[in-house]
Amino acid sequence: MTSAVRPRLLIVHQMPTQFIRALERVFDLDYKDTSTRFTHEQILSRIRANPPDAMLFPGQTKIDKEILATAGDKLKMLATFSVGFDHIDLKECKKRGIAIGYTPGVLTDGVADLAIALLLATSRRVVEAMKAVRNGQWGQSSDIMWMCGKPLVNSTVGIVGLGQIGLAIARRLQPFSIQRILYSGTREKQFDSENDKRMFQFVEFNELLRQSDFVIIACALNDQTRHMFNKQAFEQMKNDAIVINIARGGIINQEALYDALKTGQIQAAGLDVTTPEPLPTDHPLLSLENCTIFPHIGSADVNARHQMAQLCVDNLLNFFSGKPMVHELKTDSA
Ligand SMILES: O=C(O)C(=O)CO
Repeated sequence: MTSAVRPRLLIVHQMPTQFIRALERVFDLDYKDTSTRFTHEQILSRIRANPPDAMLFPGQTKIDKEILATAGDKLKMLATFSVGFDHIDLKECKKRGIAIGYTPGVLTDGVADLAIALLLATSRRVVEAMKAVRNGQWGQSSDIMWMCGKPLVNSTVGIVGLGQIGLAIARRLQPFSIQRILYSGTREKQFDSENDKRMFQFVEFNELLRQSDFVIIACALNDQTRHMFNKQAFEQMKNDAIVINIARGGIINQEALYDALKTGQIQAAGLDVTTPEPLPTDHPLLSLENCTIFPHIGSADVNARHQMAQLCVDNLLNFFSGKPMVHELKTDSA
């Protein structure tokens, strides 16, 4: 550090001690070791009380104009504990010259594993089956089709957004003997192996909807993808299609999803992400047996979270010692 004054770092979530120790060697920390989530108002008042030079926060913390204006010119850097960045007002950061560090790569496997867990839980009705055990329904039905789900074998899987995470999901699905993978997105990928060339097919979004048995949403949320899954989209899907969302809640219009699930327009949905998060416990989607909802636990595996924390620490330390961050988010396109 060139200056004797230690930069002030506001940390908005709880982290394992070793990461806090690494940060407090360099930063003057504003950190509360509590698992209680801070509200927007509480974050604002912490900023007012002690304007930070940098902030470290999870993907659930909205970094909007109000937060940035309250922090003012002192704020130089944001370290988000996430690969997604739709919670940050990028335009405002660009205007204010605030640098942003984020955590791509290290949570790919964790999110892809979770996508498979969610897909199987949804298609094989795992949550409903567990409920049946608990409430004494096990053994009550003589129907040989009781608790039957939809098989993956020979199915067509559509992946919306074949980035790192989408591809990791696709790789995990191949051993389930699926027939082919359709994908849509901004550009076609080049595959080297003959096997991949046969397996992967780049198609228009509407074509993907029409042909897929399982549709997995793995794209970023932006102006092009917001509410991409609306009434018209669900109407194009097969009636026994299953949609899985591990990306961002805003990509789905939830009213349209509710209608599609209620009326049998599609068979089922599995969501790791919703709008809002957390989803209120009286939300209509929670009343549907054919909607499996997880509390945004995509990256919640110990390795992923530790590596994300380490990346945040490294991004912060590098930035404040004048080195390039390990992963800096470019705000040029904002
Ligand atoms: O890091 C993120 O952006 C996530 O949503 C992980 O699930």
